[in-house]
Amino acid sequence: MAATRRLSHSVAVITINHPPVNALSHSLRRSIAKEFGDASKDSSIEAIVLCGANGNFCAGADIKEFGSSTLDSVSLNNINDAVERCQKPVVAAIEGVALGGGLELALSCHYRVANVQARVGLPEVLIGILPAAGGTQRLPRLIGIPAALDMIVRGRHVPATEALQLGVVDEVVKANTIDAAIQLARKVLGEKYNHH
Ligand SMILES: CC(C)(COP(=O)(O)OP(=O)(O)OC[C@H]1O[C@@H](n2cnc3c(N)ncnc32)[C@H](O)[C@@H]1OP(=O)(O)O)[C@@H](O)C(=O)NCCC(=O)NCCSC(=O)C[C@@H](O)CCCCCCCCCCCCC(=O)O
Repeated sequence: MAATRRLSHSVAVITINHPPVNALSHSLRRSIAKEFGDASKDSSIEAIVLCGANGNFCAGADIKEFGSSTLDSVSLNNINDAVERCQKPVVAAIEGVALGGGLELALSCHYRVANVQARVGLPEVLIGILPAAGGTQRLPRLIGIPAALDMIVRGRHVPATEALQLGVVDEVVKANTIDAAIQLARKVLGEKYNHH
């Protein structure tokens, strides 16, 4: 399990990979933190796309590690804060599911592109906990308190088209989600340069 990084022109594509659903285990979080930190510092990289392998963005915290001592070291909150604060545009490319901590990671990105088949949600309530990596702050800021509360208290999986209407994601595509995220990042970069 690891996060890997490739370059598409000046956009770094960081792929989260922990089969089958890219649950955020301790070693995956450590790997994401390293790849993201390196990409943030690399002056040849202008923007970053985060995506998932195995047909999914990420199903959230690794439930199988709950109760172990690894939960706090390399915290998802720290990763999400670093993503949000990044000076380069960061775009999440969401395929399959972005659930729980997976959606919280995507919410920390500056933009989200989803495949039309994707689903997003904060299902923590269904396992008796609350979203604990910024989702209860970032989701209401993005879509307003009533819609965010509805997602948080029901824990339902929201289809991509509804997520677009709600404002959880910025764009929905039928195919080539990662390419679309790269294009969005490059468009944002173009706008940035045109304003200077
Ligand atoms: C993802 C799914 C929609 C996929 O469904 P599908 O039907 O395709 O497949 P399966 O359900 O058969 O799953 C396949 C396979 O994957 C395993 N799996 C799925 N999700 C996870 C996961 N999150 N972690 C680990 N493993 C997972 C599943 O078990 C199967 O494995 P198997 O070996 O049987 O093949 C569907 O699976 C689904 O809906 N999954 C649940 C998604 C979910 O609930 N996500 C939220 C997780 S909680 C979370 O993300 C919290 C965040 O807010 C982050 C917070 C960070 C701080 C953490 C501190 C929390 C402390 C709480 C501790 C309390 C307990 C304690 O320690 O006392």
